[in-house]
Amino acid sequence: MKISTIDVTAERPYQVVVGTGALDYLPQYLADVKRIAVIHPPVLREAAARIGEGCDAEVLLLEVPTAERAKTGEILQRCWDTLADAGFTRSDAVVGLGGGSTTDLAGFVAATWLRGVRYVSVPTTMLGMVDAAVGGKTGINLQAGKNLVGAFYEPYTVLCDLAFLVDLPREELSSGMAEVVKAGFIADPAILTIIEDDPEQALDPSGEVICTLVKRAIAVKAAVVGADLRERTSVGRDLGREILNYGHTLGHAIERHENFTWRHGEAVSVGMTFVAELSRRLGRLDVDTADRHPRLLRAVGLPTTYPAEAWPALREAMNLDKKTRASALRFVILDGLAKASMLESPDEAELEAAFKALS
Ligand SMILES: NC(=O)c1ccc[n+]([C@@H]2O[C@H](COP(=O)([O-])OP(=O)(O)OC[C@H]3O[C@@H](n4cnc5c(N)ncnc54)[C@H](O)[C@@H]3O)[C@@H](O)[C@H]2O)c1
Ligand SMILES: O=C(O)C(=O)C[C@@H](O)[C@H](O)[C@H](O)COP(=O)(O)O
Ligand SMILES: [Zn+2]
Repeated sequence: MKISTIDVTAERPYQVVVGTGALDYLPQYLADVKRIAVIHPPVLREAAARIGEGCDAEVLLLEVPTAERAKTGEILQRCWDTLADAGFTRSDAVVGLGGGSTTDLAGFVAATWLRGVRYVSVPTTMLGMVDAAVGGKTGINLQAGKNLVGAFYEPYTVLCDLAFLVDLPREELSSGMAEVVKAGFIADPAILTIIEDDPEQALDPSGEVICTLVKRAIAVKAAVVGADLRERTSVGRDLGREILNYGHTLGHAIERHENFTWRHGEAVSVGMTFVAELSRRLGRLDVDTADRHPRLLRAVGLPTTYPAEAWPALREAMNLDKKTRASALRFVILDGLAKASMLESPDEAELEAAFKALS
């Protein structure tokens, strides 16, 4: 399969390499480093052991827990201690090998160790490839909420080897599809048509369609973060990076409410369905586009409903959303396909009614 590259031109330009075999390019990005710390989850132990092949460097394997259990202060501290024991210096590099949870943590380790060492991201999930590994948001969760501690720290390169998708459980492919669908609604509606044409094909990990979807979603993300790496507050119709938070205000609150046991894409799927319904109720979005959300998301195996009783807890959790300014909630909404805008301090009754429509 052909290897493609997508340029990300933010503060320090880098390339995202996409295709089966992309991992073979790793040695060229690490040719001059002395040691490599590979941060990975248990399921990728064998792949991690092969990371140093072709590199003239000592490899330190740093296994971290599965999924969100890696994104904690305790695990972060353990990573720092391991690098300290190994005497890691600025001529060494960190590789994050895994899904978004692992690369969020690994990127933050690289950002903070000696105030910044080289970081190479090797996403191994659909969600990691299309979203988490690109754009330089790194960090961990607190019990109080999602991604509350972190840094903007750009990778040296991102290698998306599609071979990793073949063994990925179907629910994880679906979860990643939530961010692909997000990219479709906010910026590239062709993505939506491609999925609707044949949702099963879209989820085939060795097919051509998934490759097209991965590249299109990365292109959306690269363009957004290239223009606004550090997520300034939106100005008028120019939402900058905040646009990528479509569906995340409620989505992150659900993740916290579920004690970080839900997959990120599943929570974002409910969050997008909610905000589409809110946009429709406010007369901002047409019924067809609003209804297209749950239809499409369900077609790729994602949830779009949530119990009504959870509203008070979710409403409170949303206060800590990073888009909140003073006590005003702010939601990325749609005025139409690929026409996002920022809704500030929406009417509480409308919010609750939109949420209750999901139950
Ligand atoms: N930094 C960003 O811009 C950004 C963007 C989107 C999401 N995120 C974050 O990403 C995280 C979600 O990432 P995710 O969906 O990749 O989840 P994840 O990292 O938890 O991985 C999902 C599961 O797949 C397993 N896994 C990983 N690669 C595998 C493979 N090739 N084969 C089999 N199993 C594999 C993992 O061990 C885990 O159990 C969330 O914490 C979310 O907040 C960050
Ligand atoms: O890259 C971004 O910016 C995003 O908002 C992408 C989201 O998909 C992602 O989940 C991100 O981690 C959310 O960031 P947060 O700043 O709301 O925690
Ligand atoms: Zn997300």
